[in-house]
Amino acid sequence: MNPLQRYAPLVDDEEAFFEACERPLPSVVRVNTIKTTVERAREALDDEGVAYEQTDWHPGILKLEDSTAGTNWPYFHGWLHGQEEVSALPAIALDPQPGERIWDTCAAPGSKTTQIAAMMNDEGVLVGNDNNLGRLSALRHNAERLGVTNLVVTNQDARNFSMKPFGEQTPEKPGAFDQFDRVLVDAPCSCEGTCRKNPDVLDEWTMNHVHSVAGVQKGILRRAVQVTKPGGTVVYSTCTFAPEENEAILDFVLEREDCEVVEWDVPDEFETSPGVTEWEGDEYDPSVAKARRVYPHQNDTGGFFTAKLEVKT
Ligand SMILES: C[S@@+](CC[C@H](N)C(=O)[O-])C[C@H]1O[C@@H](n2cnc3c(N)ncnc32)[C@H](O)[C@@H]1O
Repeated sequence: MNPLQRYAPLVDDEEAFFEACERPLPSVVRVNTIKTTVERAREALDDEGVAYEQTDWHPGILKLEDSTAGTNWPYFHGWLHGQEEVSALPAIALDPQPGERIWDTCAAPGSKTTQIAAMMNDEGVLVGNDNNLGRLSALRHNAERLGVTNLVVTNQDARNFSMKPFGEQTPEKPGAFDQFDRVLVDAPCSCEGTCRKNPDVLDEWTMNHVHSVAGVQKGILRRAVQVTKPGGTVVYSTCTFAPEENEAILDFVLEREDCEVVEWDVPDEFETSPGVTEWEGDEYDPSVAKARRVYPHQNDTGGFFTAKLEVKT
């Protein structure tokens, strides 16, 4: 059975949902504002004869008419980065500021890390972590190509992330710190929402995998909350529709850590649905409705889930 059938009761238009999941994904690039401006990048694409359309919700995200994201000189110069449109949402929810200390728990290959660095104006400390050493080299390569200089790369299991490398703040070590201002958990998941790019995910899908990856997601999100300062922000995102990996993870962490789910400003032009509060006999904390779900037919993107949490103590 197609695992996406599970989600038919959650979507407003079943036919449009399944039809969109079958279509290939548009090719999209994000303008890297560390190296250029949106205007200059657009001019460069015009000069190269690359046809594109600006998305109506984000000036720096351009839809290309064919799939040549990596074959033009603005891309080679690091002015552009190929990034799925919907995957720009977590950094927008995180709202990183220049000068802050930010941890990207599951960073490789770095689409969101480099977007966060650009939003920080490449100022402050951005820790990009991943437990997969091979994928970290892709993160380093992307950071270098895009001109990111405020990135520290770590290779830890985020569930047990140690703050020891950053030290304890003393008058002699003013740059040391033991908490972050903001943390992104772009969690490993069953990736159902990427089926337009990689239809194999649906053939490989098993309920066992959903349950096992949910255990990892819970551990990473708990650690993220623990190392964020009071009043700080944690964003949790996945590219899956499964409530077991989305709202259920929030519900689990809300019961165990001092934090709450908060609203965030999704651009009006970008259609989203609220988080679900009931699924297959389970009920979740009502505040998980503040999370945003994205189904492929809503904006012609992949599927996605993004929630913003505020840490209390
Ligand atoms: C969805 S991908 C991240 C994509 C990345 N944020 C981006 O935008 O390019 C999830 C990542 O989590 C990493 N991962 C899986 N388990 C982890 C763990 N326990 N600790 C840290 N990273 C983990 C995987 O290696 C993978 O790179």
